[in-house]
Amino acid sequence: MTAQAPSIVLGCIADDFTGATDLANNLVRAGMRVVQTIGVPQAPLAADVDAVVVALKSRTIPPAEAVAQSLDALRWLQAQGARQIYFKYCSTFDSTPAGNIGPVTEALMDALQCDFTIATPAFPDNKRTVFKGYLFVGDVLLDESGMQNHPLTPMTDANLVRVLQAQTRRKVGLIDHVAVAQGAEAVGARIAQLRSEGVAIAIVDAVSNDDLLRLGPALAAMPLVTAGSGVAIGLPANFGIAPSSTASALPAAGGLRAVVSGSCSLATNRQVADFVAAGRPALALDPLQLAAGGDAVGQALAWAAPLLPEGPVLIYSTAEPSAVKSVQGRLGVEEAGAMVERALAAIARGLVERGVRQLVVAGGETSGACVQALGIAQLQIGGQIDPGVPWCHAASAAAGGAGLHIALKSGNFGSDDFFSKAFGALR
Ligand SMILES: Nc1ncnc2c1ncn2[C@@H]1O[C@H](COP(=O)(O)OP(=O)(O)O)[C@@H](O)[C@H]1O
Ligand SMILES: O=C(O)[C@@H](O)C(=O)COP(=O)(O)O
Repeated sequence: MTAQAPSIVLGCIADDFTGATDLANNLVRAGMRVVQTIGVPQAPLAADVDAVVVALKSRTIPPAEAVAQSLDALRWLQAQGARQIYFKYCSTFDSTPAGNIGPVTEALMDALQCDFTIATPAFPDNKRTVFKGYLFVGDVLLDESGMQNHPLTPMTDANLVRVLQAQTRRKVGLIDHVAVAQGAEAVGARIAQLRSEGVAIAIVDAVSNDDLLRLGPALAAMPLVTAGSGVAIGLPANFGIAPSSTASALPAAGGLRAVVSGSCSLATNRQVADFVAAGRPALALDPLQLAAGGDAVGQALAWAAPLLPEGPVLIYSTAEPSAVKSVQGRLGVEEAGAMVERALAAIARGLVERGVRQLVVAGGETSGACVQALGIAQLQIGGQIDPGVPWCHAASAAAGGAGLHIALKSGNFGSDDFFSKAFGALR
């Protein structure tokens, strides 16, 4: 008798690495056994799990490349038996005017021959709510939340129907809170009505986890779901899976501790300020100095080496919007971003080569660059530090193939004391 290859029920494609761990965290908390891969694996899945999250770094690349990578991920997930596909993007709907949420959604719909899907970044646990199609971050609209100043994806319109319609040829509509509050049957009726009007993608209102749990059953037969991580809490039940805490155990932690931060989001700025105010060792990287040449990476590692045995150190390029704008004006938006990412990735690698085995990385693009530089292929998902941010465990080429604990913190997630408290959560 031949052993049956493991088969998954849910196949997920995430457009950045922090977003991927955020989604995996919600699925694990809802009871699924989950593996996160970095990029599309070359080989079939070996682990016996319910879901795989394929982490891409496709949020800000040209749309055609994002589509090609997402379709590649889709084919691999289908080959592993995935019965439903989940395209995960940011809870603040981060995208450029050209995409990539619209183009990737369209391409996945075409490939899956799917004529209707939903789109909602709602994540109430992190105060992202959608009402009448408008996205709120906490108590304010998206375009007043600080996201209007994002270095790569400034979000200047909170009306998600409008934002998505500008990125897709398919007609975009709205499943509003009146339908969602009544439950799956009313959502189903609303979908039928929208379909008859030629709508192919519907933004969905959700202001609480109860809304998302009510929405879940209405999505059971949808080949493709597109969303932030919030919708994930309502899907495992469709496959007969119930919440459990056993899916999140990680090996014991050891080694030196460090934080690398390239996020310029409001929450990260507060977290850096909090770490510095607590008198902990922190080193700021100056992008203009990086651009001028010299060995800023070597200098940062030399600064960190004697401090690491005492406790966590922080190396950051995190800056206020005015400083970021001024750097971008001098270097160009993409050039500045890529240069800082390269430097922080080299620093992360150097830290791990020097014995760091507990590493926090802040920022989605930054995490992508760091995880790639660390030679990590796959992440095991552990317990949650704050909503959307779990500790993970991974074998790293930079650690000579040994395991390390790593947390990929989304820019706007986490409490102000996150950089200190994260390490306490591992003990
Ligand atoms: N001081 C800075 N000036 C200009 N760009 C910066 C600076 N610091 C970081 N960046 C770039 O800004 C981008 C931040 O994106 P990301 O890492 O995804 O953070 P977030 O998760 O907050 O969106 C990265 O490309 C990073 O290299
Ligand atoms: O959904 C979210 O907000 C996060 O999972 C996410 O994708 C954040 O991206 P970054 O802010 O770029 O870290």
